[in-house]
Amino acid sequence: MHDTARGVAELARPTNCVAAAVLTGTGAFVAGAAGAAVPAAVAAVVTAFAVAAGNAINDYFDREIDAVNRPDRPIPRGAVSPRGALAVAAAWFLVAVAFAALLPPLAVAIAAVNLVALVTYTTVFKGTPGLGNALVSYLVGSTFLFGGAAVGEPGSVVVLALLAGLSTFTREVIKDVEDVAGDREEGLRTLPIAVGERRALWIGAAALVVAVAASPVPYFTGTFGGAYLLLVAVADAAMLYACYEGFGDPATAQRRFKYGTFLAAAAFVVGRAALLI
Ligand SMILES: CC(C)=CCC/C(C)=C/CC/C(C)=C/CC/C(C)=C/COC[C@H](O)COP(=O)(O)O
Ligand SMILES: CC(C)=CCC/C(C)=C/CC/C(C)=C/CC/C(C)=C/COP(=O)(O)OP(=O)(O)O
Ligand SMILES: [Mg+2]
Repeated sequence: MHDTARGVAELARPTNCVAAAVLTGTGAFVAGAAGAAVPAAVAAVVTAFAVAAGNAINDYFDREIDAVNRPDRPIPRGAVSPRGALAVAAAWFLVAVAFAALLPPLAVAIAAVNLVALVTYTTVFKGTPGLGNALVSYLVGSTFLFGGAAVGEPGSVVVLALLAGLSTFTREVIKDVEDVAGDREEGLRTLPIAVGERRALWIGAAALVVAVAASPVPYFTGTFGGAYLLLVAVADAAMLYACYEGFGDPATAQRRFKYGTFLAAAAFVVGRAALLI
């Protein structure tokens, strides 16, 4: 029983849920007006349960690949049955839908698109070179728009959505290079399998260079204070170095890249707070 409970928690990938919810909250915080705390909290809850459901359904459909790439995942190791994972995913989706219904129309629309994307990602998009990466990148970027839409001001966080989406694309490519063995065995045509690992990594690097070059924009548009530039410069350097590492050690690189994105998210919060103090 203990491993089942642990397995269900692992299916959600709680770090992703919290990180994505923080991004939604950041989007609301940056875009927010007075009294935005309640819709921001509701949107963060929607995001957390949507990501949990998306992760669980991804593991359900990935169970054969994960038996090769990640045998320690809950389903391949036997901690949660495939049907159990599907049931948990459905329950988490229902919670996300129930809370999303409390939000303004544009936020509901974003949630509806994202929930459909999460259900179809693994079976429809993941095996198409670059398309699955682009969809996950959109989903991550959309958390800022979702938070902004929850408080009625999505326009002010479009740049943040683009920065998050572009850098996520880079990390997704590095993760696909790491997973080439299992994905090839499963007949998946991911970007590295379709165009070669090095060319895929260069495509990912190009996306990151655009994101890094654009990362000072929120300062120049007056969205963030000066402290943002210092913090985002460190985050940019961390992501650029992790991208370089991806050419030699994608497994380490993709983990380090994730910490760089967390630092960037922190730069958004500090940058906005610095302006408001
Ligand atoms: C250049 C610049 C300033 C970029 C902004 C970077 C930024 C704030 C990126 C956001 C990335 C982030 C913290 C996403 C939340 C976590 C999440 C849901 C990521 C997507 O997960 C998909 C991934 O394939 C899951 O794999 P794993 O992490 O190994 O479980
Ligand atoms: C704002 C709302 C309503 C939702 C946001 C939803 C978000 C932010 C989703 C983030 C991306 C995500 C968690 C997608 C779910 C599918 C998933 C885990 C993709 C990555 O899986 P794989 O490509 O199989 O890689 P792994 O090896 O990590 O499983
Ligand atoms: Mg997977």
